[in-house]
Amino acid sequence: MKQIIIATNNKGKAKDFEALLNPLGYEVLTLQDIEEEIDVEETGTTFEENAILKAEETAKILNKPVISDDSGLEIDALNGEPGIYSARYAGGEKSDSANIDKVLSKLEGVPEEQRTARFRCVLAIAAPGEQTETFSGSCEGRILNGRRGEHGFGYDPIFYVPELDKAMAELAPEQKAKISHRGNALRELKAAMPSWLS
Ligand SMILES: O=c1[nH]c(=O)c2ncn([C@@H]3O[C@H](COP(=O)(O)OP(=O)(O)OP(=O)(O)O)[C@@H](O)[C@H]3O)c2[nH]1
Ligand SMILES: [Mg+2]
Repeated sequence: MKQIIIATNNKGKAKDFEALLNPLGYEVLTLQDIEEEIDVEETGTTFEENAILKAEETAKILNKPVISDDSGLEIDALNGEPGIYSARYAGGEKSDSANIDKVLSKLEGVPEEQRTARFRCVLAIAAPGEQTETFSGSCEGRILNGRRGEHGFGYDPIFYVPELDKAMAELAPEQKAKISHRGNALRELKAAMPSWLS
């Protein structure tokens, strides 16, 4: 099986990428599978900048081609928060549960029609000696009043997908792959760089 390195330490993202890439015949390796500890500082101000930072630094250290993912949730009623700060929205150690609690409490009393939101994902491909390329995808939805479902990670239990009438965390990985920001970004990548994912 061909291997592909995803420059992430997030196990939830790794599962999403497996659902997307295993059917194409790729085994997914992440930074968790590599001996060296790589944790690139995300000093950018946009998803693009952070994705490029993570991909280029990791490709340089490993001297291999990699794909990175910078992603997050934008909530309209919170002026686009948590955005690029999604992973650590509640501060301190990364905690999906504390992040969800913070969103729910900030949106208390906000009616359904004003709870619109989207996930965004930017993928960067970097390889030694090659120009880095980026691809983006999004997924529109609404923030629920409470948690639903057991799949996924991050904010998936409070993200409602109207066209499926389900929370993202109620979708099996293969279903999420079909409609997610990550899936949409990967399909862009595949269309533009077919030799990378054939
Ligand atoms: O419910 C969710 N479903 C998703 O599909 C999803 N994609 C992103 N997110 C949120 O956005 C942060 C990314 O931040 P991020 O790109 O910096 O990644 P990260 O720090 O978790 O790992 P790494 O890839 O940087 O190592 C994540 O932690 C999550 O909070 C998601 N939440
Ligand atoms: Mg990160």
